[in-house]
Amino acid sequence: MSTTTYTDVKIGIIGGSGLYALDNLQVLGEVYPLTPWGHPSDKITICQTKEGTKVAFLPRHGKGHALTPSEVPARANIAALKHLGVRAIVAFSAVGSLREELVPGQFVLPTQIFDRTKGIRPSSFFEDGIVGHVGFADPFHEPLAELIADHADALVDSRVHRNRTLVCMEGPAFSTRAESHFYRMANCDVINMSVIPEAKLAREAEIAYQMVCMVTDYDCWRPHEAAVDVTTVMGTMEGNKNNAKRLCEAFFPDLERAVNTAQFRGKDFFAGVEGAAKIAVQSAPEKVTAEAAERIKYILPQYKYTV
Ligand SMILES: CSC[C@H]1O[C@H](OP(=O)(O)O)[C@H](O)[C@@H]1O
Ligand SMILES: Nc1ncnc2[nH]cnc12
Repeated sequence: MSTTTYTDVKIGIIGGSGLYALDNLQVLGEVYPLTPWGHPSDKITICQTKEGTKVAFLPRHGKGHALTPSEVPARANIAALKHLGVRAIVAFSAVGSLREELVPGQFVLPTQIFDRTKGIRPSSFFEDGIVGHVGFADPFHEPLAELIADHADALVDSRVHRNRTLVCMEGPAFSTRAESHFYRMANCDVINMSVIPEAKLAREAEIAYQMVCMVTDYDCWRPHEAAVDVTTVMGTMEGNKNNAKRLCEAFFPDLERAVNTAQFRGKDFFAGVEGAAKIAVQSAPEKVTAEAAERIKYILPQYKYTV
């Protein structure tokens, strides 16, 4: 494991089911930090693109897929990435399709989330001595989605869909047919078990976050068709995995430019993200405990929430 301390890795990639490494990049080292919320899912690999951009890669469920979606230490994952300097995260996820036209093998950049997790996942940095409520009406970062979509032609035999709703269920068992039909009625388009609380925590940590959903199956709403199982998901992920790596290689130069200049298409790339946690905290400074302030300093050292 590397003993180097990294503080300047500005791009984070979270890999989901079937995407456990970005083995097309040069590896500089590995880190496994102990954050105030524990260790991340696994070692974080610090990689370098051929243009010299540093990227932190973290497999959400750990290498070998040891953590269920409910067990993923999302707070430690996001905190560890932020502490490395990460300002933008592209998170990959295997998803089920709730729409005929979202075909397995294709990618979706959702704009909305419907949260159907059961409240058993720790989902905020602002608790236990500090109260904060970030805005989450638009849970993904639109300029980042646009930047990724610009490189859709890097995908082989596939395409990217935009402006869809992702429903996040608790799992680990897949949905019943009744639930799958219900999500379709509720205008949801794709389903996974991973985006919550990851997306909320990224917002609290003031990181631009976009999930790239890789369609693997049709869940279980189609009549007379076999319901989703892990073999189907992992089978489709074989092709999706290569497309995910090609997509990353294609967007890295633009993303590095956007992060370094804070500009994309003539606008502030971080609008709506940086400053989100500054205005979120409701606790009076004298009520914020020293322990809470110390914890938050790990991810947001620029703010002083206590006296
Ligand atoms: C293996 S199917 C269910 C599993 O797949 C997705 O994982 P990830 O988002 O990490 O790719 C889904 O959220 C479930 O965790
Ligand atoms: N059908 C499905 N439901 C929930 N999570 C998934 N991940 C991949 N396919 C899924």
